[in-house]
Amino acid sequence: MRNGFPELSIAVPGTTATRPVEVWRTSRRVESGFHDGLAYAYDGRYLFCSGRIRHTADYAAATRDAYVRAFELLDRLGYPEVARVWNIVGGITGQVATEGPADRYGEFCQARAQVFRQRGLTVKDIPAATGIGGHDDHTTVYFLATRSRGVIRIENPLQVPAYEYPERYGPEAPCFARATYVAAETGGRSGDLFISGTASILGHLTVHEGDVERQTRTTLENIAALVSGKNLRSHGIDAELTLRDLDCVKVYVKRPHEAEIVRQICTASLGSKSEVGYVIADICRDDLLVEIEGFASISRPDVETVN
Ligand SMILES: C=C(O[C@@H]1C=C(C(=O)O)C=C[C@H]1O)C(=O)O
Repeated sequence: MRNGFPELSIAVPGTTATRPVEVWRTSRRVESGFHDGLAYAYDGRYLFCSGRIRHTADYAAATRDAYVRAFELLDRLGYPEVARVWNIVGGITGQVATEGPADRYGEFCQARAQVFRQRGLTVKDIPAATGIGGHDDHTTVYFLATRSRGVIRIENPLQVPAYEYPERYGPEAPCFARATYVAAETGGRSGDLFISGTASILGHLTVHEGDVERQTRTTLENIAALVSGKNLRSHGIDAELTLRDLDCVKVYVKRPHEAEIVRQICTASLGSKSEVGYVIADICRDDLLVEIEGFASISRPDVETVN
């Protein structure tokens, strides 16, 4: 906590010498504190919360425990809807020496799914998320929950919902939505769109193995389809976005020497005013070389005026 704001360092280095920093700002009054090992801050609309899970012998139990504590905090402070979660899992694709899932990510997915199930969350309640590799030996989780009752989960027409991935990717499918929309409190037609970490996956298959350029293009096409008017409208959101409308974009590149080509492709597709950060991280599947997430603020007049 620094000056009343939770601060968290994450083992995901930048692609340049400058250390990337992610800041969630609000113009409202912020209250903050600690709860059972979690640091939090809230502003009446969103609650930010973060915690760390050590990679102890019983990692699954430690993960479940962290998620359970987080849900207790949401209940206590009255922010029932988890809109967006980031899970930075140290050594994400590393093998683990336990029974059950073969890798750390598989173990993580299983523990997360168990807590979601216990809490009675269905696929209509799960958050947008990122599950990415960290260069250290713990899992860092941070998330945004909201009081808004107008949260809509969005899926991608080009991808199988992650929660329906076949078992070959792990005994328990990853529980996240491809995006979430949080309607503004004013009851108007404006809101925030949180886009999950997206990769070069079509259906449930990784495509363009070994080819970072094509993986980057497919990832961007996936996001373009996700935020298209056709897809948003099919989820009850009357808006139409393109890649140029994205902001707070984070690009995770697996191999440092490929960061420049990924940057060139992204720069050509994203808006010139969009904030874009590039970091080095392992992706949840060994054959994925890049992953992209983002945010969009949707603001639309409540009533169209015709002059
Ligand atoms: C890249 C994918 O999944 C990644 C893993 C996630 C998770 O487990 O929370 C969420 C989004 C991505 O960071 C994918 O399945 O498409």
